Amino acid sequence: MSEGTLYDKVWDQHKVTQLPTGQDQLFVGLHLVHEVTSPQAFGMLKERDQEVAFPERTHATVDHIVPTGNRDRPYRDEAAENMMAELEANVRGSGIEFSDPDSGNQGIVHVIGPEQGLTQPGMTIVCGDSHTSTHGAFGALAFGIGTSQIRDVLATGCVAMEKQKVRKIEVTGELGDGVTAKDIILTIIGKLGTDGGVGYVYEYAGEAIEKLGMEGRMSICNMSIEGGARAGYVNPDETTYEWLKETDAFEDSEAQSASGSRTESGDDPEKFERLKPYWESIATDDDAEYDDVVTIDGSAIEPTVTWGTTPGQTAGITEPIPDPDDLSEEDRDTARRAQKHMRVEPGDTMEGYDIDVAFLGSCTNARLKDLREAAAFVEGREVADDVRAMVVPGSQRVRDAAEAEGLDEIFKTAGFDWREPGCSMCLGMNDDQLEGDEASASSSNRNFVGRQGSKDGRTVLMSPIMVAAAAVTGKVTDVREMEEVATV
Ligand SMILES: CC(C)[C@H](C(=O)O)[C@@H](O)C(=O)O
Ligand code: SF4
Repeated sequence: MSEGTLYDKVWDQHKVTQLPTGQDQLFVGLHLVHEVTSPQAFGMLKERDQEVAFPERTHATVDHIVPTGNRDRPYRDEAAENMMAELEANVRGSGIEFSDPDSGNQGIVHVIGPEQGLTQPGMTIVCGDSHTSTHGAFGALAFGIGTSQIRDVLATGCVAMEKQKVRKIEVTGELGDGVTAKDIILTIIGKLGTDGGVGYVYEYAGEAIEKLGMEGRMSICNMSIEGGARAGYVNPDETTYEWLKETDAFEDSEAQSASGSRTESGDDPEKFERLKPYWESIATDDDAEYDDVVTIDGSAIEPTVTWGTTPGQTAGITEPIPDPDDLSEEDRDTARRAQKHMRVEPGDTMEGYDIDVAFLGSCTNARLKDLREAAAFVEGREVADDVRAMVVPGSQRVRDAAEAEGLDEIFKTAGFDWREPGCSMCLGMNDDQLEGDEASASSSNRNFVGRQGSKDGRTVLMSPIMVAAAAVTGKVTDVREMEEVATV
């Protein structure tokens, strides 16, 4: 086995050959598919009379267009119904497993892969979606691909790619109260910029990262692409293995192992123990060399929010919004435009910024832990008058687990709308949209102009507990100033 970074090792192990273009051809371990980016690729396959090469390595879900309210078919929105019907037609009879809304497993593609144990360390994972970087939290090499690459993967199980450089981002120290993984990644992108990672994959390391659970690591890897890096990962460790043990892929392993038998379904009882040495072997070696190393003091990170219209325009909650004149020439104009759109002034802080909508959802922050933390804050409090607050769980499994704990009741009692899983107001491809110039406190990952469905809408990105605090006060709020902040 080759030495070096996880990236080098996983790349080398999946490399089939070098192509005449100079790119490498990589074998793909898992191909995730959703309704928005797959139809054209399936169409190209059909035109050539080709079949899906590895249906057992392919998994589909519906997330972007799916309504989060009434899901009776046909969907009220004709475009949504058509996309759903097309996905169904494409996967039906192909052998591709489909986590559809009747399966109990439907959800945002980057939530369902990990929770079903499809996402594993040392794998190559692709999806026609930029936030595929999320799966790197497990020590997988995971990246978003475009339509022609989706076609290639469907037809051959391989993808052509150029190798990237590796930047280690070391987050040292311990996080303060009320500071979460989301604040770490917003801080990283704020420091390195939205283009800072172009040409790199990010390896997140250091004490603050190691101490995070898998949910936090996923939130961080999820936003790698917002920092310009095609992929991001965390080396697998005991936290990773503990999570995996609980998933469908391995949950019976130990029990089966004890009885020493194979199940009727053909599951291998020793699968977990058999795979673990491989997972351990692909972690970055101590003496590995990086193309770049950046160190960030985790103990200095505050609850962090965006003040502008890119995920790189961020400030700690007590930090002043920058004066565009003080920024580099490159950033000046975008900052000016962003401040005009957001109606913020240099020198002010974001604390106290009025919001109309609180959105707790998306593949960045709609997992059980996110909902638990927000619910713990919301319990006994009420959503402010005039604030439209909604929780959109990341998947049906997250929804069910949250309901089993009574989190839905806590949210509903406080005045939140409790909805069905999907991308929802993260990008407003369904009915969940900002109206007019509404401002939202959002746990999602993009604050581009128009992102949440209205061209004048204003999005402030923040952590789930900060969304909960904003929902309650009707303003961007320093969660540390409120009593009883519980992180679970
Ligand atoms: C629809 C899809 C192509 C897109 C992406 O690639 O990220 C979406 O998920 C997003 O977050 O903007
Ligand atoms: S939740 Fe948002 S970021 Fe994630 S896949 Fe859906 S639209 Fe993209």
